Amino acid sequence: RKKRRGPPLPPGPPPIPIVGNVTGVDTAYPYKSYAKLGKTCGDIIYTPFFSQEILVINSEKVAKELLDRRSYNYSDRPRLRTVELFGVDFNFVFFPYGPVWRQHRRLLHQVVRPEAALAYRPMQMQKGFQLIRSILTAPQEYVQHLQHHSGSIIMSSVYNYETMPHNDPFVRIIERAFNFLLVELRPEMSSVFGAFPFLNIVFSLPTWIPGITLNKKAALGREYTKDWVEVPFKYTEDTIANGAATSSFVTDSLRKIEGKDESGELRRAIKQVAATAFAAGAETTNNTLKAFVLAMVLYPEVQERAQEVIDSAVGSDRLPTFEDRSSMPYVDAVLRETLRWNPTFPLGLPHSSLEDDIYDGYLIPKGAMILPNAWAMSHDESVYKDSFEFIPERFIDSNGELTDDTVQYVFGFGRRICVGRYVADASLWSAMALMLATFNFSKAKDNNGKDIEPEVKWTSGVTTHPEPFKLSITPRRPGMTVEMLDQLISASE
Ligand code: HEM
Repeated sequence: RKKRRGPPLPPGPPPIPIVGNVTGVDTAYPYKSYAKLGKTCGDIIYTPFFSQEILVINSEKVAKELLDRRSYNYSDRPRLRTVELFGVDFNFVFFPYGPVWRQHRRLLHQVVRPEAALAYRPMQMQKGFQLIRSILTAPQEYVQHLQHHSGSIIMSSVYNYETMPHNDPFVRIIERAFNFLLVELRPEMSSVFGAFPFLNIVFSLPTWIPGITLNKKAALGREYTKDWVEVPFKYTEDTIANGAATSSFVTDSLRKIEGKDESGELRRAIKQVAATAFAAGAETTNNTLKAFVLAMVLYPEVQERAQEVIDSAVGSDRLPTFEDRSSMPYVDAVLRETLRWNPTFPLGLPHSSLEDDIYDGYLIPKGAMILPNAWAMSHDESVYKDSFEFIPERFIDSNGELTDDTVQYVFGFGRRICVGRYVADASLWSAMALMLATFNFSKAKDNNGKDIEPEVKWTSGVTTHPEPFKLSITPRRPGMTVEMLDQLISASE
């Protein structure tokens, strides 16, 4: 602990004695340990790590108090050294608070704010139809189908590019960069920095990585991320040049700046924002849908109730559409419960304080990394009784209406709150409603016809999702063929 005059720092666990030996913190699921520590330390936990001071906020109330109400002081991000090292510094998720961040965020906000996001709905429905068609054709490949669904919504809205279901060349380029950044570099570091996933990228500590030279890795990383930013963008520019482009974030934004961008700065910003949207939007949506599928397998009574609600609102001649949404609050309750049950960013994304601040008699030091523990908020038993259980009913009030709790904290806080949350909401809702209308997700059976209990394991890291598990996906209508499904789809368009 740094010695300071003035108000005390918030309480926290004993300082870390040896790197890699973080006392009492579960390195795979640190957010659970912080939630537990919160029971003795309170809603704010202070824990320094080398020169980096870290604060974990365990309650929504405190997170709102600081990150929302005092957002002028808490909208910065910690400097993440490897972001630059690996060429990810195009991504405004990591930008410091300031005019360039504001410019990039605005560019995206214009096309994903609530009214503008409505324009994507027909496309989101089409992607949902494609998803259930693919699941019907090859149910055992549901993981790939979900991944394709989430990625293709972003590629379509951002680049006006239609991804191929398998081995799409652009998706391959982006995934290569992603896997490199998230997977390849993680394991070597996670044993050391597991307690704080974000420190993996704060401290690049080259000599810690055995058997590789960081410079080579960094050069490769930069090459991969350059392709990710450049290649899909060039595709859209070419389609504009050929007169073949229709509306998308890149097409519309480039048209707006025609003749007004002598320095090329705006073009570069558009290119970078496009790549950012994919990075931020595809994996998150996909993770949430994987959690939904797991919940449906583990909680058949929830699935049944949601299906009954859909059947009675929609009938049997067509599939649910956004027009049905308000008459099926239970489906929204399932969506909220999925977001709550295991938030895909369990520790949110880190904010950083610009100046010293005092809260509840404690000093919040300048430059501290602030982690809103969304998992702790979503497992606060005083708000969510039996929080480990999947109970959508908790979001339905006594009049059968949705409650006011929109679990917004899973999308973060303040000026940095997820800019894509309205797009995410519609992508999730349409996919969930269509899957519920069409399939039963249930436990796989062994050779004796007995249920196989799914092995439930949530991945560790900055984001979380359930690892693939065995399940059975069967059409709700016996003998459903692709032709029959296509008829239902046409009746719903
Ligand atoms: C289920 C889906 C999603 C979840 C749970 C989610 C969650 C989050 C969270 C927790 C943050 C950090 C907020 C903070 O710093 O307090 C964030 C930031 C962000 N999200 Fe999302 N997100 C989702 C989907 C999307 C989509 C679809 C897009 C794009 C279309 C998107 C774009 C972004 C961007 C650009 C940021 C950075 C904002 C900034 O730093 O100013 N997200 N998201």
